[in-house]
Amino acid sequence: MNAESRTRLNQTPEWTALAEHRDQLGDVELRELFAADPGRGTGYTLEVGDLHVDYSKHLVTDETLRLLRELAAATDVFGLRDAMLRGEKINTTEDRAVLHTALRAPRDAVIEVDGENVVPAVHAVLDRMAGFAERIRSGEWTGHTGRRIKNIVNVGIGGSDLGPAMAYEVLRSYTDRDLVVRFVSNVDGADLHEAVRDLDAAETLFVIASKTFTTIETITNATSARDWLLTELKAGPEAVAKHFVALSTNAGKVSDFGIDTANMFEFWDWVGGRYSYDSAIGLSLMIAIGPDRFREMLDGFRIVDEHFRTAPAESNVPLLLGLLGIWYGNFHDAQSHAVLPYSHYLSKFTAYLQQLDMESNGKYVGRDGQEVEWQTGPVVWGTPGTNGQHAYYQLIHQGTKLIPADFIGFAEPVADLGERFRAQHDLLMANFFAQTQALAFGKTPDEVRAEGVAEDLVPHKTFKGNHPTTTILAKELTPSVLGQLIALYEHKVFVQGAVWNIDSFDQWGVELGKVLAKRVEPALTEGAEVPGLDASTQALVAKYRELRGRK
Ligand SMILES: O=P(O)(O)OC[C@H]1O[C@H](O)[C@H](O)[C@@H](O)[C@@H]1O
Repeated sequence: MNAESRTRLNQTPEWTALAEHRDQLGDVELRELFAADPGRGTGYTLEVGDLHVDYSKHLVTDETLRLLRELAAATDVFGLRDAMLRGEKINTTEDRAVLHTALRAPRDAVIEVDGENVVPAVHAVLDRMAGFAERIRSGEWTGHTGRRIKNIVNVGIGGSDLGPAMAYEVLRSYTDRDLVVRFVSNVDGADLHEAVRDLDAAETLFVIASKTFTTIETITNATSARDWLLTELKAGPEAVAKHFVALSTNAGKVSDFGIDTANMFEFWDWVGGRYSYDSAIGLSLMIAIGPDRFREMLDGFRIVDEHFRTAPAESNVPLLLGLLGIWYGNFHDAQSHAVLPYSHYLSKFTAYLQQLDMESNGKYVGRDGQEVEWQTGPVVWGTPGTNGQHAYYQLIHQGTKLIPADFIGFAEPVADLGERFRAQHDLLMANFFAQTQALAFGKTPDEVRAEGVAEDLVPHKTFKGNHPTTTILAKELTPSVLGQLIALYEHKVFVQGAVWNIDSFDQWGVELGKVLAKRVEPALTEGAEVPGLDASTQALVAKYRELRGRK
């Protein structure tokens, strides 16, 4: 079934069967499901790589899962997966292949785009990155004045920032602690200012990360960074070569900017920005953790890629997670999905997933060009769980919204924590297990009464439970495990986009704001007339100019 000829999703028998099944299940309770099946706690689990995935606390039965898999079969999820992995141009609105999986393919793999094997180029760039990273790490690469590089400032936004910034935090304990690594993304000059204010320009390398090399925020920050560097060093443009490298698909623009293309690390248009941190976009990360750790991370990605490619539907974890999201979003009206890691190192993990998921699947037009009549991507949100417990978990436990959540935790604290701090890990994980238990099973009014609670307080202290969660548990947060987690979410997002029949790899929805910002800017600076500016924005612009003392 291709995108054009496909029956509207919500008119397929598989969709209707799921809707009927949802009605039959009614408000089935997790307590009942566990009582009916004593093996559920161990039976509803899957393993992929180092990840143990427990989906027992979901509002599903074997029949639900069967019907969801039927929907996946009817929408040919695996057919689209195979087309993606073969290098077909499944990003139809941009006429591009979607091959982030080639970024972690083994050297001897053959993956062709337009008849050309892309794998040798992938490894050539990885090798160049490794050589460069080693030269920085060893001190062999020096700045314009001959000093060793001690500071790395990555300048990029969106996919050219969130991935490396997230992974740098996740793998902090694997980083060279003598290097200062910072990430600048916001066009607000404060971001760059705070990043460089205590740095010595002579020891600073700017990594300018931009797939297109036209993104206004990044080019503006890169230009300011260059000005700062040359002023600080009291040097001319010849100093740029030792202090600026570029990560991009666009050699022409890189050289227009004044960066020698010898200092450019390349990637390709078949890598989406939000799928790119395991490409050249990961250079800052590679400098921080070293090439060997970076390759371990790629190995982790590959484990899950292989699993997604080969595991049957019944045990295919990305498929399962994608389908569970569809179950809640399309058949229970859930609007959001929380990702709650129980690891300080995963503090930027959900922010990264926001782009991965929401920019991929936040779409109301299907691949057939028609408006969809079903819910697509959820609002993805969350922060490390323990902090959330003292902030917004109240709403998850006792609010009026259904919020399916992923809980991610690790059996071991990271190795270099030291005995004193490691001792806190069991308490962290006790919270991790307690929360999914409380969310699933709650506390009945009778249980509250049995504690001697006054009758008028019983409703307030009751927990209805039935809040679905997935638990993802791994032994340790290693580079490989990070790769596995990211690939898992990448493919989950893919599965959902395939079922919803949307192009998960374009992002037209970000364009309008960019165009309008360009048009509005002269109104702010020069008071220029903007033709067709609406009355509200016009008044706001006038207010802005007044507050800035501009006539
Ligand atoms: O890497 P760049 O070309 O600078 O793009 C940076 C980001 O900007 C765009 O607005 C897109 O929405 C993102 O997908 C992209 O990651």
